[in-house]
Amino acid sequence: MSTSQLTIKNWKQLPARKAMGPSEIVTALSRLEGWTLSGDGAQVAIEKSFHFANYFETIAFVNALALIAHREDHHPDLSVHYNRCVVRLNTHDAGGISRSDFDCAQQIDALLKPQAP
Ligand SMILES: C[C@H](O)[C@H](O)[C@H]1CNC2=NC(N)=NC(=O)C2=N1
Repeated sequence: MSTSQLTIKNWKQLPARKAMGPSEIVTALSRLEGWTLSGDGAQVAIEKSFHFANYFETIAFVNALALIAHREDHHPDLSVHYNRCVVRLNTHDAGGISRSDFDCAQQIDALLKPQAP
């Protein structure tokens, strides 16, 4: 891996973190699998539970997710258990859910998709 892959994207290239409205959120949520809405007001979030065979796999997932969080400068709340991890995405800067939450959700899901040979 090159060091540039570990560098936070140029902030000017990062999307504006604007809170999305309810209908935008519902549409974006319908394009993802297994993500649900939780909380309300400024605490509203999208969340998903990821299940693994054991602790080692769970932590490997957490480490891969940390790379996405660092690159995107967007940091989900994690609840880490022996064989599952609950990921909760909210944009505190915007006091709601923003495009960054959905971008990260998509990249996190992609970690677990089978890769083409
Ligand atoms: C200064 C820095 O870019 C901001 O505080 C970023 C960092 N990571 C973040 N992560 C999340 N989940 N929400 C944010 O609003 C947020 N803001």
